[in-house]
Amino acid sequence: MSWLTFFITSHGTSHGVSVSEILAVRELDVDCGTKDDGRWQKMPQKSTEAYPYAFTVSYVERAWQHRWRCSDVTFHCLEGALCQQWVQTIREQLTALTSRPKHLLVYINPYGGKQQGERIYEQKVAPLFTLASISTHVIVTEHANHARDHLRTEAELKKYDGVVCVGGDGMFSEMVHGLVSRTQRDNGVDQNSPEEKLVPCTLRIGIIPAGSTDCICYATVGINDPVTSALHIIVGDAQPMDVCSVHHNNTFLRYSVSLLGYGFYGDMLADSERKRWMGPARYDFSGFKTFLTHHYYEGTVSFLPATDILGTPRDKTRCRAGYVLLQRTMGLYKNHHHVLQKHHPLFLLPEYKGGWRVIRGKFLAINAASMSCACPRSPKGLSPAAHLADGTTDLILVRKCSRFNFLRHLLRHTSKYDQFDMTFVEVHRVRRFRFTPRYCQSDSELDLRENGKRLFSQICRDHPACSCSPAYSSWNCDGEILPHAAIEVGCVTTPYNLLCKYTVHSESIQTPSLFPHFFTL
Ligand SMILES: CCCCCCCCCCCCC/C=C/[C@@H](O)[C@H](COP(=O)(O)O)NC(=O)CCCCC
Ligand SMILES: Nc1ncnc2c1ncn2[C@@H]1O[C@H](COP(=O)(O)OP(=O)(O)O)[C@@H](O)[C@H]1O
Ligand SMILES: [Ca+2]
Repeated sequence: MSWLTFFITSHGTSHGVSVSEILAVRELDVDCGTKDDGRWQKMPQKSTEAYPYAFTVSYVERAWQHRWRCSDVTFHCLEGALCQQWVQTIREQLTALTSRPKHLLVYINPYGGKQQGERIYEQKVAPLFTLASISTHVIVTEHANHARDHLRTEAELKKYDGVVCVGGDGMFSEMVHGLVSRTQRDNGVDQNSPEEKLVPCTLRIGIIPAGSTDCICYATVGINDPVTSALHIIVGDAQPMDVCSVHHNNTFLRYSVSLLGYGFYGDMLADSERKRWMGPARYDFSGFKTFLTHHYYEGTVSFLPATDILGTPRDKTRCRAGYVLLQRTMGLYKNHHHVLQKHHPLFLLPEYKGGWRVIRGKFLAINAASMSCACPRSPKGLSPAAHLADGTTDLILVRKCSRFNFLRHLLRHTSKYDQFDMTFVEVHRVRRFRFTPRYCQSDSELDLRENGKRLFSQICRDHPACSCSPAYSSWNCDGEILPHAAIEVGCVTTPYNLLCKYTVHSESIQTPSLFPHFFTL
């Protein structure tokens, strides 16, 4: 029934409104206009006389570049009973849409991006939730990891149909960690074991973009626009996504859903954290500075290629918002058949025929993109053909090259040219990988890094290869710094169902998609 479409005549024109995209319906007092939203609309005299009864439907209208907007259309009737019947029927249809959230727990990071999270929520999102009769409990975080810890220990999750993150990738990552950790603890799963299968989490996470990069939102929804995201949440969209788990010496470190980057993106992030006062512009400053330092890192990358899939990172196809509305489109994955039938482990069991491959070298960057990582700076992203929920990550190795060539590679992320079509760049679609730096990281060095310090002089003295390049970078894990250089990452999938979006395996889960971007699309 959610696809039932109403064609009604309004002022002589015909409108088709899919029930699944109706946000609200309200009756109008035609004589006086509507008081519902505080604004009075004077109806044209002619139609008022001819049709004394009317109701207004608020619905989703597709705008430019993946944006969604809320529009109103008013329908006029001759009879009051008929008008009420329409309103009642539409309300019943809306109530029957079980994938729509009714109660949401919202966390706002007032500190992320341009520090506009609270304003964005109050002005752009809350009025839409109210219109759609969604009740909310809003928590403005007071410190880093507030949302993670609240979700992990205190939140009464049974009361909610979903949680909403107002912030950037770091805030989203906090919430994924809170929800996933709680689910594993409740089910007795040991996160430290890379081989342990994660138990799916039943709650979805919606993202309202209010951060600096908003890559998770952009890559899933197609745009970083708070109104679009709010509307996806309201209509109950869901998008599974891969979640990689990162371990070090059999100790769980973190989950990652977008970028795991060593070298360029790790160094850039570490430098930019010290310049948070600059807002999102810190990434431009630190990016430029990191580009000039041109550090490379020696080590060994081992990976297990995803041999059971047909797609490759060099495909010209894109997997992102607007293309996959899994939950609402019914026919699970109907619109995503290229992934489903060809790549999805539900339909094709993984087989690791090729075995592990090992590559040693000097790298300017080692990036693992579990999704395209598209963002406003790079609308096609780090790995444009990466899939959102196929249980793989695209491993991009950028070997030591000249500054000029590295700049060409970076600039290609912002143009139509292929960033992988360069002799010093290779890309592999993998299920698992490991990185081991050439020089062993001592515990004391790790402790210092964990406390945010970096002794360059000592690192350089201990590093026989050169006098200016440090031996280790750190990992950029969805915008959070991981000081451990040696890591083990996994992307193995297990079947999941419509409501439980994670899969996991030793190293990767498919996360909740959430509302709207929810894992948005
Ligand atoms: C000289 C022109 C260079 C252009 C390079 C463009 C390459 C862009 C690739 C972008 C990849 C973005 C991956 C996303 C990472 C985010 O998770 C992370 C944290 O986001 P947030 O919490 O919202 O701040 N952001 C970053 O690590 C910054 C990446 C900035 C890239 C310039
Ligand atoms: N109230 C708060 N005060 C300080 N830091 C916070 C607060 N709430 C969340 N954080 C942290 O802020 C960091 C950045 O958040 P995020 O929303 O990703 O913004 P940005 O995109 O600008 O990095 C995250 O690491 C998160 O843990
Ligand atoms: Ca993927």
